[in-house]
Order: sequence, then structure tokens, then C-alpha cells
Amino acid sequence: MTNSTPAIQLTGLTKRYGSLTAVDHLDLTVPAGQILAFLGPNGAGKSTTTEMVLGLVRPDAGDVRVFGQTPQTAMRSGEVGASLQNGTLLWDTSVRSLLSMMHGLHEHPLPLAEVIERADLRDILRTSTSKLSGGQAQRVRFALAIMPDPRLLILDEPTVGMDVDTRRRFWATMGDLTAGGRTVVFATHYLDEADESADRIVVLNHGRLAADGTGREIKSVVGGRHISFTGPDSDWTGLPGVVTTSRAGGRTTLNCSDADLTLRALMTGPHAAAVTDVEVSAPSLEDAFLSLVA
Ligand SMILES: Nc1ncnc2c1ncn2[C@@H]1O[C@H](COP(=O)(O)OP(=O)(O)OP(=O)(O)O)[C@@H](O)[C@H]1O
Repeated sequence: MTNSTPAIQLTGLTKRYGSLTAVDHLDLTVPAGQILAFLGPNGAGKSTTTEMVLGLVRPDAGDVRVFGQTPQTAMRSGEVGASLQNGTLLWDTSVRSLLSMMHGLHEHPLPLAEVIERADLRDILRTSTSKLSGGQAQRVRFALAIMPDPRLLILDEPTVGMDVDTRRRFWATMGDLTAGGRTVVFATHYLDEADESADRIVVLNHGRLAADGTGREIKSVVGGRHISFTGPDSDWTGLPGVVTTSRAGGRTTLNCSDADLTLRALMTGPHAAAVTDVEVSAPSLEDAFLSLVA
């Protein structure tokens, strides 16, 4: 294995459940050190893909390499840590006992105190695993994922159930953890956290790649910016750079291919004096996501 060996390489990866193709000839290379977010609507194939990367689900066709090895070999060597959606925690034991027990199973684990600190577990060490809230259980799963000191972290919807403050602290911790060059792949439905925390966003739809790029690149698929303003109900389609127009509550919104050109024409045109409260906005990742998976 060399430094340029990808953390994950998927080639023609396919998984079928009966007549349903959950993952459909997926090709994807994740370089070491990258933070990648998987987005996609319910049933897009995100969990199935991560389960195949972890060697938990056998592909029907195609290949998975993790640091150039089979998923099973990579898992055994402690190079991969995972936190799965609804992953079962050993029932009815204290969080501290669970952590201690699991800590003993790894070859080169992070110090237990560091795991507790990073996963923010100090206040719930005595709590029974059967009494954890959804967000607390997610923090324990995260602790178990980072415990082996893995080079690759796979997190399936890691912040589900966390309150806003806990989510913020979680991503701050992830920033520290990845500063050392770890690779992180996480699936999420929170578009804002994908946009803020990932170097790269991969959108899956029907098991296929619908988009792959930075948040900025993905937003560009929905085209240019919007200009909205209060003004007369005229026909604005003749302005240069306008693609579509809409009007609601006395405000007009122009969807533009070249907002600079449109804005200049708007502010120098015959209605300029009647146009007020002008706003220019970029499309959000949510706009892009909705147009990609429509
Ligand atoms: N064990 C299984 N048996 C049959 N169908 C399955 C199984 N696991 C997943 N599927 C189906 O495969 C498709 C992909 O599911 P998957 O869980 O990978 O999607 P997802 O993108 O993770 O969705 P979500 O956002 O809801 O978690 C879905 O249609 C799902 O019903």
C-alpha cells in the first residue's frame, strides 16, 4: 500500500434485493484524508453502500477495496471505525463498562480518557445503555467508532437525535479528529452539515450517482442566482439574463443565468425608480438537492 492508495475504491458496485436494485453499478474513489458526505433521499442506497464498504453486506457485482484491501481485512486490522444507524449497543450495562470491555478488544486503541472526552460522555458514564436517549446513544456509537484509532471513519447519520448544541460540538470534535489526516465518510439528511463539514458531497439517487463535487459545485447545478425585489407587476422576462420569473406577496423573483447583467438592466431600466428592497441570493444546497433527486 502506498500513500496514494485510496481509502475507498468502489468499482461497479451493485446490490439487489429481489427486483429492487439498491446500489446500481456505483464507481467511487475516496482519497485518503477526504471528508465525504453521502446525501440522498430515503432508500437511495446510502446505508447499503456503507454496509458493503464495511463488509457487512455482500455485493452482487463489483468490487470494494478499503486501503487496497478487502473490507474484512481492513476491518480486522483496526483501520476502520464505524457507527451505524440504529447499531445495537450491548444492552443493560453501564456506558463505562461497555467502553472498557470494547477497549480491551482493540490492538492500538485511543486512550479511554480521550475517547470519553471526544465523544462527550463524561456525564453519562454511569448510565445504563438501556436508558440512553437517542442522541446519547449516538455519542456512545461514535465513541466505539473512534476507539480503534481508525484511519477511516464511516458514520451513518451520526447526528440523528442530537440537539443543536450537541451537533455543533460533535462537528468541532470531528474537525480535531480529521486534522490528523483521517478519512471520514458520513451519510446525512442534514444538508447544512454536509455543506459545512464535508470536502466533497456525493448525492445518490436510486442507487446511482446523481452528483459528485464540492457543495459549491453541486449548488451550481441549479443554475444562477435569484434576484427578488418589491416593484410593479410587469413582464420581466425581457430583461437580459432572466430565465424564469415568479411573483408572490408583492415581490417578484427573477431566476437568472447572469445575475450581474440582469441587475444592471433592472436598475437602469424604465421601472428602476419603482424597484425597492432588492435581494440577490445564491441557490442553497437544498435547492440543488431537490432538483437532482426530483
Ligand atoms: N435487507 C434488505 N432487504 C430488502 N430490501 C432492502 C434491505 N436493505 C435495504 N433495502 C432496500 O434497499 C433500498 C436502499 O436502502 P438503503 O437503506 O441503502 O437507503 P438509504 O439511502 O440509506 O435510506 P435512508 O435515508 O432511509 O436511510 C431501499 O429501497 C430499501 O428498502
